[in-house]
Formats: sequence, C-alpha cells, structure tokens
Amino acid sequence: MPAPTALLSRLRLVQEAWRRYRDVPSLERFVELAVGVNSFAEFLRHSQATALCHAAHELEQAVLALFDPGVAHPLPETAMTELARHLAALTAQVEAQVKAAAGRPERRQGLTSGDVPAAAPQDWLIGHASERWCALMEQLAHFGSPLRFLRWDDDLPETGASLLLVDLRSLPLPEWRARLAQLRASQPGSRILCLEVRSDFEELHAALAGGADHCLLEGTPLYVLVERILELRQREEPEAGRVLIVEDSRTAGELIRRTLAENAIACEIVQDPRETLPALRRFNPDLVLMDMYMPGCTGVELSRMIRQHPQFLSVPIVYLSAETNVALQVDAMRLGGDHFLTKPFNPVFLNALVRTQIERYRAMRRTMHHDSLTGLLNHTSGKSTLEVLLANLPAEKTGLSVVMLDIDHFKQVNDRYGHPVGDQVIRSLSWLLRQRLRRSDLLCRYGGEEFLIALPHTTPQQAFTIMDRIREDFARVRHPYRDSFFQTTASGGIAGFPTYETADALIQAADEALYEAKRSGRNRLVLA
Ligand SMILES: Nc1nc2c(ncn2[C@@H]2O[C@H](COP(=O)(O)OP(=O)(O)OP(=O)(O)O)[C@@H](O)[C@H]2O)c(=O)[nH]1
Repeated sequence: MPAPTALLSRLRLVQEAWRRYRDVPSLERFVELAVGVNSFAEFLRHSQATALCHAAHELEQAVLALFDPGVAHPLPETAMTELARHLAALTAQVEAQVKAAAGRPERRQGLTSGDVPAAAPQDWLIGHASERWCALMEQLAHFGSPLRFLRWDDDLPETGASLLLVDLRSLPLPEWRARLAQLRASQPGSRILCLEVRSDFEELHAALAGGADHCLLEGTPLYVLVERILELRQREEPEAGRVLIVEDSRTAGELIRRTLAENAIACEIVQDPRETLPALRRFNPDLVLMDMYMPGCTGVELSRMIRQHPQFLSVPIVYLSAETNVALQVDAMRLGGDHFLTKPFNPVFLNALVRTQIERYRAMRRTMHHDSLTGLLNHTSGKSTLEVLLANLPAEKTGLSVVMLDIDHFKQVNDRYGHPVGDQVIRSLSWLLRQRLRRSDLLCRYGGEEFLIALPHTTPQQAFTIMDRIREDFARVRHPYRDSFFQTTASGGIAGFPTYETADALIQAADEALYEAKRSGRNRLVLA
C-alpha cells in the first residue's frame, strides 16, 4: 500500500490538473490531465492498492474516451459532470484509505540484518473454523507473516487489513457473494485473496466481480498458499524503469523525457548516434526509444549495430518516427526493432507501451538470473553479483561477509519424505532468509540445498550472530508431511573480506568452514 503522504500528493496533482483544465479548457490542458490521471492509475496499479486502483481506472477510462482530436474543448457539460463525478469518487476512496492507514501501526520496513520482525498480525483470515487453517497460519507465522483469524460474525478491527484472506467454502454461494461485496466496500485499501475457490466459471466470476483481487483454487497445496501469501506480503516497490532516448532533436528528446517522467521512468538522452553504445553500457536501460532518421545514421542501422552485442540482444527498441509507410515500418522491425510509434505520439499510449515493454523485458531477465524453485539468484548470477559487490567495496572501505549455508542430511529428507517435500524444505529456508535479511544482501541458491549469502558492511562476527538466529529458527520450522510434521537443521561457514579478497577466495574459505561445521556435528556455524 502506498504511503498516505505519497497517495495524497499524487491525488493533489490530478486535482490540480483538473482545476487547470476547468480554468482554461484547452486541448493542451486536457492532455496534461490525461497524462496525470494515467500516471496516478499506474502508480496505484503498481502499489497494489486494489479498490483505489479500480476507482482510478474508472476515471482514466472516462478521460481516455475523450482523448481524441475529434473531441472539441471545452467538453460538453455532461462530460464535465461525468469526469467530476469520477474524480470525487476517487478522492473519497483515497481519503478513506488515508484515514484507515492513520489508525494502523507502522509495518516492518527496511529490516536490518538479524532483527526479528515484530509479529503483530495485520493480515486477516475470515472463515468459519480456525482449526481448518492451523497449518497455514503456523507456516506463515514461521516466515514472519502471522494471520489473525476472524469469524464471519466477528467485528472487523478498525485498523483495517493489508491482506484479507477469505475462506469461501465456509459460506454458501449466495451468502458469500453478499459478504464479499460488503468486505470490498468496507476495506477499500485491502487486497482480498479468496481461498478454496472452485475452478468453475460461475464461482470464479462471482469472486472476481465481487471484489476479490486474487483467487486460490480448491485443492491448492499448502506450500503454494504460503508462497503466494508471502509473495503478496513482500511485494516490493518496482525499481524505476530506465529508458535511453536516441533523438537528434533536443526539443523532441526533452518532450519524451518529460512525458515518461510522469510515470517515474528515468531517461538519458543521446543526441549523437555514435554515443549510443557507451550510453547503453553506462546506463543499462530497460528500453531504447529511437528516432528513425538522424544525421549520419538511420535508426535501423543503429539497431543492427546494437544487436551485434550479445548483452544488448534482447533490450527492446521502439522507433519514433513520422514515417507512416507500413512497408518501411515492417522492415524496420525485422531489422532489430520491436515497435513503431508514429509522431506526433499520444503521451498516454507512449507511457503504456514503454511500461509494458519494460515489464516484459524485466520478467525475461528475471527468469534468466533467478532460480525457479526459490526465486533467489541462481549460481551464475549469485557469483557475478558477489564480484560486483566486491568491486564496489574499496571505495566505501567497509567489510563484507560471505556465508555458505547447507541443509543437513538432506539426502535423508528426500529418501524419507520424497523429492517434492525436499523441494519444500529448500523453499522454506529461502523464505526465512528472504524475510530476515536486508534487500541489499545477496541471496543465491548456489546448488541443490546449498545457499550463498553475502552481507555487505557486516563483519564475520556480526554475520555469525545474524545467521545463527536464522539457523536456530530454521531448526524450529515444522515441515508438514501427511498428517504430521518433521524438523531439520542447517550448517554454515562464514568468511570475511578483506581477510579473503576475491569472490573465489571468499567462497572457498566459507565452503571449507562449512565442511568443518558438518564434520564437527552439523546444526552449527563455523568462522573461517
Ligand atoms: N528435493 C531436492 N533435492 C535435491 C535438489 N538438489 C539436490 N538435491 C539432493 O540433495 C542431496 C544432497 O545430499 P548430500 O550432498 O549427500 O548431502 P546431505 O545428505 O545433505 O548431507 P550433509 O550435507 O553432509 O549434511 C542429494 O540427494 C541431492 O539429490 C533439489 O532441487 N531438490
């Protein structure tokens, strides 16, 4: 959920754009309003503010329907009234949300290594019998996301929930429909996740149309439920997108930069095509927006040059040009481009296209660099990230610790409970690490049941204290197996920079310490 101050200040921008349009109802001011509304809707979409997002979307749709050169300004009275009504509805939702947030205690943020989060449940599970959800609630409590169980007839706490889980099977269909609609209306800032939804058209449709943000189907395994809920709880603010604009006209480049800045997209402008490759290396953009015709070089020629570099093979390239010849456009895309936008561009469309392309590119990069079982960095990316961390250290003159952590007797876990349960144990250690360590720490699944962790600005002794608490807590986790549970442990080795200077030396020293921890009895950490 976005911070109330950010929410209010972004709403004020939209209100201001509306006021400016009403004062001087020109096309130019209407474009400003459309861009502002679109930007606010995108902001809400990315911050998972469900009900607000819906209200903003209604306003956005109403504005975009009028965003047409054929529509005269000032708008007819009926259209003005309609827009004012949508804006008032959105304003009311935002204000209700800000009020609810004022009564809610601050959530854990920027957890420092080793801090155990204050475990006050701010997520609710609404159902009939809590016993049915014991295993889910216990698992979530282990991983720092405790739930508060409420019965349908209980009064809802005034603080409001961040995430609201609803057990649909605990009520008959006509009744849960009404209850879900009531919940949606009374909890505009909560994300609602319906549990045990039947995979049939009627039930899914009723749940989603009734206000659910997500549905988990009947029979979903426990670990998938836990994983989904943790993922929703921990969803991070997306990193701002980066766009390289290659455009010889300073004015045109600046206009694009300002349009994209409305959606918090950072841009670097290159006017001379010869500067493109160095800028790509330096700025590492998520997308290149390129003019089609520049002095000395066309966009197509430049794209082909970019594509000769393996590291830039998949970065999306979008051409901007007044060119309307379809044959030329098709050719331009065949030769290295991904999209074609004709000038003068519609700013809302430009933003939407750029965002979608960036998201796809990032999703593709994630699958390349992350392990599919745990979502942590994979072996190759983990090692190269450690090298980058080390390369940046000398300037800061601070230490860094590397930990190799390995689940004990893991072969026995697989042999006794089966490979899928073994996978689940690997996942749970990754959840615990994610929950306890900082965003700036490196977390990598190095091999089967072995993890590589790097803690910048942390001495080996501090790393020992942090990791030892995680080791103890991991030993307490009860892994479900059929109608029972089992527990397991992990061992680790720790080495520090500058005693060990390179990534290879750190990993080797931590690995040797891990071997020593295993040799001397397991369920312990050893310093190199
Ligand atoms: N379930 C599961 N098992 C894996 C995965 N990757 C590796 N393994 C298994 O993990 C086990 C690791 O066993 P070993 O390296 O012999 O070590 P261990 O049994 O954990 O014993 P110690 O490390 O000495 O405590 C092997 O049986 C691998 O098949 C995986 O992704 N999932």
